[in-house]
Amino acid sequence: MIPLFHDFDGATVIVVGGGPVGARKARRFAREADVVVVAPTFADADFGGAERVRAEPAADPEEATDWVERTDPALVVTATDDTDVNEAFATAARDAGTLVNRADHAEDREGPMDVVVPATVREDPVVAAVATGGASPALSKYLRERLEDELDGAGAMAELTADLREELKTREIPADQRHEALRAVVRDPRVWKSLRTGKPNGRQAADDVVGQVVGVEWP
Ligand SMILES: C[C@@]1(CC(=O)O)c2cc3[nH]c(cc4nc(cc5[nH]c(cc(n2)[C@H]1CCC(=O)O)[C@@](C)(CC(=O)O)[C@@H]5CCC(=O)O)C(CC(=O)O)=C4CCC(=O)O)c(CCC(=O)O)c3CC(=O)O
Ligand SMILES: NC(=O)C1=CN([C@@H]2O[C@H](COP(=O)(O)OP(=O)(O)OC[C@H]3O[C@@H](n4cnc5c(N)ncnc54)[C@H](O)[C@@H]3O)[C@@H](O)[C@H]2O)C=CC1
Repeated sequence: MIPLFHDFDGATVIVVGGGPVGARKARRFAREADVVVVAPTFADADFGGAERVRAEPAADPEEATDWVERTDPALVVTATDDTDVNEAFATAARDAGTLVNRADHAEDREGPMDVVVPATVREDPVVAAVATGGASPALSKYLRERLEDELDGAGAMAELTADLREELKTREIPADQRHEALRAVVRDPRVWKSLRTGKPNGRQAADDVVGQVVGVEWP
């Protein structure tokens, strides 16, 4: 499988099933999308502010198609405990050319519209995702926990180097020197240490590195 990043801003996501798994998926997508959770009963869980629709669709592709046509989602997540219902929604979504996430199913994906939700570490704007091709979700979760420490400060590093990148372009520093300077900053232990401890001198440490590479007074 090849990871891609989707922007769900302004899109609708349907989650079928209101158990703990449906709630986890709803929380996940509600940070960007308008999420609709369809189920006859809802677990006492956080659904991330998603809209809950109390209904019990039958295991019938036509009924599932009605739901998909009415809500026009970018993604359908199947998370009921009834395989036939999940199957009906997966079929309806595929027929509509919509992405499907089978939460109840780890094998036999049916082409590129069948997507897996990875374990995710977010240090905005940095995002890291781990998956195991469905083999071991518990391992994805464990590796995600380990990556959380590793990525500490990465969001601030992304912002700092985005600013430097713009400034290096504005100052018309030649592209090879600009690239070298940015590579040096993202590898510099002093810059990382400042960003991780929240000290304000991260920018100063980065400026020292850039100055050494570009050989002019910086900034
Ligand atoms: C295929 C996939 C489809 C999808 O949902 O996209 C899928 C399917 C299934 N998961 C099952 C079980 C568990 N899932 C978790 C946890 C997570 N599962 C997630 C993703 C995925 N799960 C996709 C593959 C990802 C990959 O490739 O690794 C994560 C990463 C993302 C998320 O869901 O948000 C999230 C961790 C988030 C985090 O914390 O970072 C735990 C751990 C726990 O609960 O502590 C367990 C119990 C332990 C175990 O089984 O490993 C079962 C069996 C159900 C049963 O036995 O009844 C199925 C169905 C089957 O296997 O048939
Ligand atoms: N992807 C993942 O990370 C995981 C996936 N699973 C799978 O996900 C499924 C759901 O897990 P849980 O939330 O723990 O199950 P659960 O049994 O707690 O919840 C099932 C939900 O589906 C709803 N439901 C039942 N029939 C329905 C219908 N016709 N239409 C709409 N909703 C309906 C129920 O009302 C309930 O809200 C499990 O069957 C399992 O296969 C389980 C654990 C982790």
